[in-house]
Amino acid sequence: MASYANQECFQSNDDLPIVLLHRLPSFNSPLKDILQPHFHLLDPADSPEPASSFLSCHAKSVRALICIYNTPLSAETLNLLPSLELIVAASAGVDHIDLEECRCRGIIMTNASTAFAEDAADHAVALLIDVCRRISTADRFVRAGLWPVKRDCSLGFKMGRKRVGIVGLGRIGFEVGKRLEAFGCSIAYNSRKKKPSVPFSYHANVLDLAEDSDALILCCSLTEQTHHIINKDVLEALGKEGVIINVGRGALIDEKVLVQFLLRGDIGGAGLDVFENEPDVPRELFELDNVVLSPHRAIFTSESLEALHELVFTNLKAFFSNKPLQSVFQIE
Ligand SMILES: O=CC(=O)O
Repeated sequence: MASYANQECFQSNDDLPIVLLHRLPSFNSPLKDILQPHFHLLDPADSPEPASSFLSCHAKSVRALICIYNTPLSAETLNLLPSLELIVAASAGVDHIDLEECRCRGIIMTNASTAFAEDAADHAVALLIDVCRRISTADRFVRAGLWPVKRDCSLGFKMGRKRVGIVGLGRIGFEVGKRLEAFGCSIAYNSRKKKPSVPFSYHANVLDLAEDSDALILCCSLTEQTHHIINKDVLEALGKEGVIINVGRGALIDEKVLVQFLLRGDIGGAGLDVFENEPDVPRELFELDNVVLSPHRAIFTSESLEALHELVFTNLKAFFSNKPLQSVFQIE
């Protein structure tokens, strides 16, 4: 259990470092209660003023901002905050933040993949096992009372010893690789650069990786370069028995193309936690037993949220005490 005891000698709310919360009104987070004793939190979502006048009014005093989950943070909003030096992203992915603007302004960013990596990796592996062994299908079969009547439900296939290709070998991808090695899978990966001290084999492009894999697991960030990185050619290369798992972002896959491949049986199955137009999920997928769906929750466990809160707190404390930050996200 994290301790947030206030060891500082701040005397009143006026002495506390000012931190701006950037959230949609619908995203409430217990973080607010945790941080309140230690920081002077400004929350435009709670103010009756329009956000832009609220931000203009506090513009000069805001050096740090917490971006809650995937609340979009545009260059326009950043321009209202000329003193901003630090963005603490309470998420692993940062595709909702204008990184180019942050890079130009030299704004430092931290993200939450250290807090989320293990749980996101567990979820990716769980989706793979479920697609291969049809666990959700079997669950539906039992609940529908079909066992005494039909006896058999659809046959799955073995997951152990398969060739798994990981797209994006950051913290989450690496945890996925470690777990699947224990199942006897052979692991290869694609990422921007070959990683020097990693025991998995490297493929410089996703097409080659797909050709050499029985399953692809997407763990990379969504950027201009990775948008629709999984397209018709990659799915063809993965082949009729191939399985695709996505715990990254929906738009890594050309979703319309994937749906066509699944409907025609041109790919073996899919385990999807993320979608192009969340919360809308293509309805055609609902009928398919070789598809397992979850509502963008790979990262969420009570432990990972606790780790996130601790990480956000530690980063803000470090920033205002001029100490090294944890989990700095390198903007390239
Ligand atoms: O998808 C969740 C995250 O990026 O934290």
